[in-house]
Amino acid sequence: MSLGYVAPSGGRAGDGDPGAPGAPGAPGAPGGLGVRCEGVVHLYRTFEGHDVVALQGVDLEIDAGERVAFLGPSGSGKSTLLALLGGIQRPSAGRIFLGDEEVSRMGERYLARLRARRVSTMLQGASRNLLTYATARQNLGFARLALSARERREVLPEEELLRMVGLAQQLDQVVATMSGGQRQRLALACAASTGPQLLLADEPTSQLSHEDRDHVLTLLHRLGDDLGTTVVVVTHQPEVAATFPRTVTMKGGRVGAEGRDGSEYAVVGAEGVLHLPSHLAAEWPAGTLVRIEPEERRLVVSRPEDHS
Ligand SMILES: Nc1ncnc2c1ncn2[C@@H]1O[C@H](COP(=O)(O)OP(=O)(O)OP(=O)(O)O)[C@@H](O)[C@H]1O
Repeated sequence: MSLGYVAPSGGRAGDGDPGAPGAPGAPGAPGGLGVRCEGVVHLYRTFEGHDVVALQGVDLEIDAGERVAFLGPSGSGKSTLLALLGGIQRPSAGRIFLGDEEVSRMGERYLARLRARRVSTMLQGASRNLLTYATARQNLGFARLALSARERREVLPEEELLRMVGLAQQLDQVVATMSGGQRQRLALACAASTGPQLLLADEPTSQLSHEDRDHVLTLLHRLGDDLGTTVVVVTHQPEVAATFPRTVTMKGGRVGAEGRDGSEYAVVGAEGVLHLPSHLAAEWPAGTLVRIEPEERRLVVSRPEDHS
């Protein structure tokens, strides 16, 4: 069965409504929503008044309909980048585009409607995404509150969504009585329930059994197959990342490496900065002198002693 979201043919134009034709993620726009980051920097101010640099110049483009897994060590900025792409936080500097529109130029109301209808974000920690005193059915209803009556008829029924994530028996169960894994799958079902054009999920499979993890991956990839949804996940699990055609590895608040169809590539960053792949970074610590020479279509990196 398809995830089903049939784009309505009508709609209001030019009224600042993110549901209007031509607006980012408008119903009727084919496929998913692309995103672009240009020199994105993000700082957090701690209670003590210190600034923590979470992102320090991220340049990244994700095409409409792409499926991407963000990898990287703890603290490298994955969750921050995901929250910025979802319009939950705004960058301290740099520009983020959803489709052709820059997030910083969107008004609060516009952005809120976009997030409620076309850009879904599942945050890390399932309960942050749910009303814990309500049932699964009520949470799904709440997630779809901003859809029009017609749109609601066109998205997948609650029962079917829950069946896809292995929660068919939990339809009328109160979230507070669910296990962590059940909450996590419900949080993803809620995020997917509007048939979004961009779905961002932070660690959607972290606490799950292999069987439940597969349910979640099936749902994520079905969204891409059936609706052309752009899907971005944060994960620490290589076997989850391996199901995505593209991986982006964050290092120290920047894009350090990318994987395409199983091959790993270093990424040349702003001002020509290049991160070493992790297995070499351990062998060639910071401060190591290297020579970089172009050789036909390759760059050869060597240590001075390699020449002696
Ligand atoms: N609310 C906050 N206040 C202060 N610093 C923060 C806050 N959130 C994140 N940070 C800091 O920003 C940096 C990036 O954090 P972020 O959570 O984005 O990384 P991450 O790669 O997602 O880590 P993890 O894999 O552990 O979730 C870290 O140094 C983190 O300590």
